[in-house]
Amino acid sequence: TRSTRPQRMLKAVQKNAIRGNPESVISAIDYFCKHSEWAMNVGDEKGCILDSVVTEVDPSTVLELGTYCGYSTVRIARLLSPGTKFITVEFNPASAEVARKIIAYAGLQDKVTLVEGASGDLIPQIKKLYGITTFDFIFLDHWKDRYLPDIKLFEEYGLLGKGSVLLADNVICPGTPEYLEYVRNSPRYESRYYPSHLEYTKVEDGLEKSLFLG
Ligand SMILES: O=C(NC/C=C/[C@H]1O[C@@H](n2ccc(=O)cc2)[C@H](O)[C@@H]1O)c1cc([N+](=O)[O-])cc(O)c1O
Ligand SMILES: [Mg+2]
Repeated sequence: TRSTRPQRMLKAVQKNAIRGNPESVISAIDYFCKHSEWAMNVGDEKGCILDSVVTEVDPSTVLELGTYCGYSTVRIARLLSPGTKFITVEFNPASAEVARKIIAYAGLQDKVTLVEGASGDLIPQIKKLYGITTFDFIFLDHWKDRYLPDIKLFEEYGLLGKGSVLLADNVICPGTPEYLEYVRNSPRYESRYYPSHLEYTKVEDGLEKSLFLG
């Protein structure tokens, strides 16, 4: 049967990247998406903004919702200090399998815990399962209608501390209007929009960074 896009992306990484070299894995995926097949990775332009926020926060605990093929997982993991706890959540088993292989190809498998399941099911259990009290940095890049319910779960289960930073992809395209309205109007967050473009295109998109004030 025909391969899937994630499988073809993995093949491109195995063919064009250097094992153990995260930068080459990132470049190989971006090249594949620009010259072979578009895919919904955060991409190089928004990826640089992601890098700068991760570097600025220098988190001890990280959560990513929406691993997909592991592109942003590799971008984040390559910047983390040793001992950082990094959990990434993927719902689709086939995507999770590709992501595990891409993360391992980059040599970052020891820095990342990939959990298969739905964010709504997992968030209430994170403290118990992974011994995490609060997350310093959260990257939201999963189903866009889950951003708002999930940030409310973070609040409900006490997973945010004063200074926690949430970074949300696609707040313009495909768009997350209810989430934006919430973080921009809630007195509990200080939000800032980083204008950019939809990965590998000229379409407007951007990232919203929200600081939890406690
Ligand atoms: O739809 C988009 N992203 C949805 C991502 C979904 C991913 O999150 C996982 N997940 C993990 C945990 C869950 O609880 C639910 C899903 C899903 O299994 C999938 O791997 C999207 C679309 C465009 N676009 O241009 O159309 C551009 C983007 O940058 C996007 O991120
Ligand atoms: Mg996205």
